[in-house]
Amino acid sequence: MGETIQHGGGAQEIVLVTGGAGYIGSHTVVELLQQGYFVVIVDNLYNSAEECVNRVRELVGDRSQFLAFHKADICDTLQLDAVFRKYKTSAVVHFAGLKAVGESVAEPLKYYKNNVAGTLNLLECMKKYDCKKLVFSSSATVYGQPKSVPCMEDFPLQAANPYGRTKLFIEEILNDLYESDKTWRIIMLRYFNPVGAHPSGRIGEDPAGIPNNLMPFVEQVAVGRRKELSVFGKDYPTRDGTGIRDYIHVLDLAAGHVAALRKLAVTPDIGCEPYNLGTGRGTSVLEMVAAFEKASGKKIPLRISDRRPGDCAEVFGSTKKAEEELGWKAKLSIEDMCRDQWRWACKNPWGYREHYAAEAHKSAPSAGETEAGLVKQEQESEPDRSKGDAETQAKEATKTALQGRQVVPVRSTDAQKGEGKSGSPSARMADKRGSVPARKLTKSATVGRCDFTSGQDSVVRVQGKPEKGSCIRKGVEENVQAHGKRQGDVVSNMGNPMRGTSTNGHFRDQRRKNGSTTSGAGNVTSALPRSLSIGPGTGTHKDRCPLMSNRSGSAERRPKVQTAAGSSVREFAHEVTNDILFQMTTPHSRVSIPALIYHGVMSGRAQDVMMLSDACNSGWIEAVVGAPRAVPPKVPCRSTIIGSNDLSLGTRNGLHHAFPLHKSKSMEFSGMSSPLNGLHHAFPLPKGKGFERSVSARHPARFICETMHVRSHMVGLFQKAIDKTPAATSHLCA
Ligand SMILES: O=c1ccn([C@@H]2O[C@H](COP(=O)(O)OP(=O)(O)O[C@H]3O[C@H](CO)[C@H](O)[C@H](O)[C@H]3O)[C@@H](O)[C@H]2O)c(=O)[nH]1
Repeated sequence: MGETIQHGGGAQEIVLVTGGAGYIGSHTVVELLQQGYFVVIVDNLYNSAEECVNRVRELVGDRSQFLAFHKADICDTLQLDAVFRKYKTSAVVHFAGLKAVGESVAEPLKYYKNNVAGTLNLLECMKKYDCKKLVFSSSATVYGQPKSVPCMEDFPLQAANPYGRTKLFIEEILNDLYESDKTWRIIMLRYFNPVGAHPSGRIGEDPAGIPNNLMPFVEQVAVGRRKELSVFGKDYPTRDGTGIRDYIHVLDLAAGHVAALRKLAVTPDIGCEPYNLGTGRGTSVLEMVAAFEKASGKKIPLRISDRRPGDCAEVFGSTKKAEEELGWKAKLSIEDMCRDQWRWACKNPWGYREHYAAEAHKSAPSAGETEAGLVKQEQESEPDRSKGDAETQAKEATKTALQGRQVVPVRSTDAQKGEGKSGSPSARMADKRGSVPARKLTKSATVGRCDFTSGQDSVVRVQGKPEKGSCIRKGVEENVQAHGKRQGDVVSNMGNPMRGTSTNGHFRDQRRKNGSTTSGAGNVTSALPRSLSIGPGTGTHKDRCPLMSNRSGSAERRPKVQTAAGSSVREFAHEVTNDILFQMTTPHSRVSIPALIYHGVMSGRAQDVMMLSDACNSGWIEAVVGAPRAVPPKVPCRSTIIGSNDLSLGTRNGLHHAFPLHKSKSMEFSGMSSPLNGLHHAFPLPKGKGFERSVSARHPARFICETMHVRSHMVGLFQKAIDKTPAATSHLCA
């Protein structure tokens, strides 16, 4: 049972790392590999990216042969069991879990299920396979509001929120487990505030949505993604009035895990022991900001806000126990943390999404010119916030970071406009993973480029003239301000129609992966033209494809017309919509989703383009109309709904309450009907008009909707928007 890895004449110790593609996990994996362990990562990529694993491989060079990655969920017993069956695991480092405090308050069950139930699954597997050494990723959050500092491991424990309670409960469970079976060896590491990144700048923290923690937020202000930092309280009884925390470099944390594993290996009777991993020093918010400004050469605009509920004035830990018993001590300084975090930020201002965008655009023939222009524009428009070498360095670093991709972060001035109201729709729009503010182009923009599995490339290029002072983001924001929550203006991200094979709840992971995997695309993209121009004056698209304006009738009744490319109209429509949808549903979709939103919202024709799906993940619904739940129910809606995945009108986004689908005859819908998304209330999709029976074994309705209906429809909508509002094309952003 299990595979023993041989290396250098001896068996290598196999360590399973849950959540190894995450922030602390990935740094720990690098350290473990460098220290000679064989590492098996188990990660469901819910809040991480496979690209991170790729970069870990790259960082460890030859040692990457001792790394295995399994996309698996610790909540899935079968998946977990399969991994344990495959590898003779001697110890587990358990990071996997959800960690957003606010989200845990809103969705406690999700946290208890993922963190607590997931851990129970893991422990049962470990027990079954007789793997009884565990390093658990706990948190200083278990000290709650400590009565004094530094926090000692034997302080009374308490938790202020469900996230904290999951950590606390797991610690209790582990204690009980050990009491029941003294052959377990367990170390619980209570981290203080992890900061920094790998010195290479290749891996670092990539928080989804609005960062909860101080330094990721500071970092995003520095790269122009956010306007300013809100300092939560300046009236604490501390040296400068701001909160004090124990910031620790993520590399030191990683080293702490290796020290813990070594301790477990040599201490059979260690029991179940907690250790603080901190520096033992407290640093205030303002001190951290100052250190980051120094490291980055960037001025961080501040706004003093109220205290954040639940925050303490001062928390830092005693490191004595870890020093004495683990032989571990944090070595890196606040300066090191800020320097490394800034390097990561410069190289990856949009986190791992950069990789996918760059992948998609790297070989585009026109990209170089556009990109150069945009980078130049970026630099010219950057306000002179600071002076001297640091600024030059920062600009250079940003420039380097921008090379190889066509889509660049919105200028800080634009970002500021959008961020004036932190909770505003536009701010949320920019905050959500995968939805990135777009920017104006100069002459033409390549809307997107696809490297399909077939190996073919296709480019959709939209041409237009520049219009000063415009950008999609601004346009959307203004429109929302001017018109409020107009039903017809709902335009949202598509889910992932190209996948065709995945199941509920995996949209984000899939989207993030889709820069390289386009499952389901191959069958209809084999005849893709190498380049396709859509735009006013080109005429080619409409000429070739007359069904674009024909929205009635089923796909079968549409005339078969040969396109210039020699394929049937239907095929051609599929090709084109594949192209468009692909761009809309992959990480570099920021190019075309804003374009469509722009067309819809700015041209006043949004009623014709209502794309609903995956809204809670994408944030576009919120971005345009505000929180879905705020949408008044049963608003008459003439729009076409184009959805393509199971969450299209999901219970999570509440949209199935908002739109009386079954009563609106003019609506067309595509997507799976499932209890999860509430669509089964609305209409039985497989029997609905215009839906064909499946040719896809796995997702019948979806397949049909996407290939026969939505895609051709999309082409029509896209073309119509362009035809009717030629001026709008000038704003298509790249
Ligand atoms: O935008 C921000 C974010 C944070 N802060 C301040 O910065 C300090 C650090 O805040 P973080 O949110 O980065 O970290 P916390 O110490 O509040 O909490 C973190 O560390 C804890 C352990 O100490 C727990 O693990 C918790 O889950 C984790 O988020 C606090 O004074 C906070 O008020 C701001 O002023 N503005």
